[in-house]
Amino acid sequence: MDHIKEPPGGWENMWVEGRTLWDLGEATPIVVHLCETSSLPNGRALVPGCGTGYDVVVMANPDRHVIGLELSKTSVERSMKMFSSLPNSKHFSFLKEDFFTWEPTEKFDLIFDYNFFCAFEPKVRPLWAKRMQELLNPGGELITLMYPLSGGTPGPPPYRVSVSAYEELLIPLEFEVNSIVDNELAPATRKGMEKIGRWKKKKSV
Ligand SMILES: C[S@@+](CC[C@H](N)C(=O)[O-])C[C@H]1O[C@@H](n2cnc3c(N)ncnc32)[C@H](O)[C@@H]1O
Repeated sequence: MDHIKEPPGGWENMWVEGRTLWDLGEATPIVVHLCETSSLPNGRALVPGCGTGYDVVVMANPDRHVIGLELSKTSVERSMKMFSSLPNSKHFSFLKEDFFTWEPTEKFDLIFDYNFFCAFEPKVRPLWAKRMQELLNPGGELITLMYPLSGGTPGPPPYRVSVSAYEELLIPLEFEVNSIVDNELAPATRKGMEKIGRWKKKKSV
């Protein structure tokens, strides 16, 4: 979307130039743990701003089809090249789409956000929340790995986040909090700066 500010040079250039310092180079440990303990909803899952998409791949199985959404064409092509021959590849796909304008044919049972909310200026956050509400099925779950709760910068990305910022956006939009806890499995450089929030979109209002 034209009025949403991108980081200097734009996201596509960051991928072209390999300026992707946020990339862990592997699936996010807490996501691996949630998969291994069967703690995620099945059905249709979405990872907006998925980057390389390690989390997309680890979450995908015969009971859960995962879509990794990316604005960057370079990132999507790279992910398809990296992962398309994996045994579970028919259970995930990477799409080059803008989260803020994309109109999928079906809604989702699970949306996972890591390093995406913090990628936008605070004034964009109400639009982020509206899209989450629109894209989830009633009873669906939004998982927000909230980062950076401290440190970070006032801008450019990552923009610092707070639990209350999420609550103020999501609670008026039919979401209820299932849990908000420290991420004990945060990567070493992000320890103490992350919480995992699990939000349910109410079945009816
Ligand atoms: C900070 S990175 C995080 C990537 C990934 N979630 C991770 O943690 O490794 C944010 C990503 O969102 C993508 N992005 C930015 N705006 C987007 C939009 N409107 N729709 C889809 N993806 C977007 C960028 O290209 C970038 O790869």
